[in-house]
Amino acid sequence: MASLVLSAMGLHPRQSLVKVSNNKSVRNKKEGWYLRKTFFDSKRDRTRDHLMISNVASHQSPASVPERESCADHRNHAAWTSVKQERWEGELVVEGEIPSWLNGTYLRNGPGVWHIGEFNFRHLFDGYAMLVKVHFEKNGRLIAGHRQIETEAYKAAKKNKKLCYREFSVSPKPDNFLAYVGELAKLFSGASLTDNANNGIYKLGDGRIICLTETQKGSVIVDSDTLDTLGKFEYSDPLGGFIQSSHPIVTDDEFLTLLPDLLNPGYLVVRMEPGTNERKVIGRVNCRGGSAPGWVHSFTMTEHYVVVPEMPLRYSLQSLLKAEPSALYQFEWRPERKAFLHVVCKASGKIAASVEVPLYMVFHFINAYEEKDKDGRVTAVIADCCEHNADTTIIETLSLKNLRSFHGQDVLPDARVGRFTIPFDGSQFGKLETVMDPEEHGRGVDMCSINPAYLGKKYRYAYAIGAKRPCNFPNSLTKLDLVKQKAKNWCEEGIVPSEPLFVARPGATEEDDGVVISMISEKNGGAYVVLLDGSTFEEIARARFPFGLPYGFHGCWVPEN
Ligand SMILES: CC1=C(/C=C/C(C)=C/C=C/C(C)=C/C=C/C=C(C)/C=C/C=O)C(C)(C)CCC1
Ligand SMILES: [Fe+2]
Repeated sequence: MASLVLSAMGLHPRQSLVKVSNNKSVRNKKEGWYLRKTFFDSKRDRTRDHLMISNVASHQSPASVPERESCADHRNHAAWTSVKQERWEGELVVEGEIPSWLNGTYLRNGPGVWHIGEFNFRHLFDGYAMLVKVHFEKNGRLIAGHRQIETEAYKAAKKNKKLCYREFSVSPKPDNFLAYVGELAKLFSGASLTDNANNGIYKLGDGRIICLTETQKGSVIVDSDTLDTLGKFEYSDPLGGFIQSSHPIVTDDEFLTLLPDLLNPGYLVVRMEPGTNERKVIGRVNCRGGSAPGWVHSFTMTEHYVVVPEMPLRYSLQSLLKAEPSALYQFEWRPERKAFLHVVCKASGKIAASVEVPLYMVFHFINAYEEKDKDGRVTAVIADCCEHNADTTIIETLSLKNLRSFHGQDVLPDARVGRFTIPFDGSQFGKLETVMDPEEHGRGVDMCSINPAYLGKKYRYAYAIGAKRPCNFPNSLTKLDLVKQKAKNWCEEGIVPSEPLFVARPGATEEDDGVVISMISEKNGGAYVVLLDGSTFEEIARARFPFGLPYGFHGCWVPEN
């Protein structure tokens, strides 16, 4: 009987449910039951709790959860360990105080599962997408959850117990020559590419929540409350192509993105209005550096211009066609083809400037703005980014083998806050400078956010992950003061924090008046959400999940109403 009741509630009979009333318990939103919540008093307690977490309630029967093997090894950091179950929802106990104005849902996207049965993925970027939500209720309660995104790639892997689509670093192995020819045909049509939307997450102007990866078919609409996968975001335009930037620039009024053109090397700058699925071309940039476009994981814009990066790390058609990835997976480093930045006018689509710049290696641009003379004429565009010293080593540093084998060595390659200056006087060259001494943020910097009200405008603050050395991955949160060229850092032993997301206080007049939200994975297998004050950068609250959560990439804020 008891097991029937539990099944009806979507819980597996083996999962422990207790109706308790002490303050060490967490209420199950659905049924008024309580999930036993262990509070960590000491390191020993934490380890013990970690070993118990298979009892955490999930709405999914364990039978339908993909097998967990070595990835779920307790010796691995939670950040690089597949999540324990496909979905979960519950209330979190808050330590500290959540500001009463913080009312809405924080969503985070990122890899959740890095294996199919015995088969292990190779790279951080491969993992099947998982959403994490933390809903901040008006009354100060936190309802949290996580859930795998039901993409074609994930569902096919679960059903067939093998890799069925081409992920970032791994491709399905054709069984025979005929299958190989079939695979090639599918590659040319884009059919073999994954739709594993594990990277960006945005609230569109019309309220839809979209998750994205670099493949256009990897654009997926989800429900911010249930975390249900609602379906593919089907672009209704005839623009075609397979690839897109993982990071469109999304505001209440528009969705701007770049579509690399692999056949006729260049980029389309496209814009989509809220309420539509139709991208319209604003302009096109032809590559100046040869036969393949540079990788555009992200880009940036000012109030009037889109900044199109042409990195020396270029898509490799050869690698895309091969089943075995090359050293840089689907990319190749081509310094002899140089590096460029192009500036496209949003209104006319015309190229306002196109300059050669020093070599650079950037995943994430931070922001950009226009420099004007006394008559209000634009003299230059300034574009800031997290720059990896023109070195691609970071890509291999992010392989799972490297991330999972940290023994105190200082192996995270140095990164800096890079500032490009693109002059509007017809010069051929732009500048790339370091904004602050990289020691300020431990020579690690990436996964940045700003106050969205300052998008495209002169700004002062950015939030990012930074490094406390020695480390093999950024292990601190950093607030960058780009004017004073100083950073404030927040760190705790053994943590891996995801992108710090800045949420402005409604009605704020100061740029840093708000909170910073980040999900933290711990080396002992735990996870918690942390809130820092945007101004002092001190912790104001945290709430622990009842089990570990893997590292995630990007977040977004969905205000209530
Ligand atoms: C999925 C396929 C592809 C590409 C996917 C890519 C390029 C995903 C990239 C994700 C990135 C760049 C995440 C960045 C994280 C950076 C971190 C954590 C930096 C830390 C630094 O310290 C294609 C190759 C396009 C095609 C096949 C399918
Ligand atoms: Fe990203």
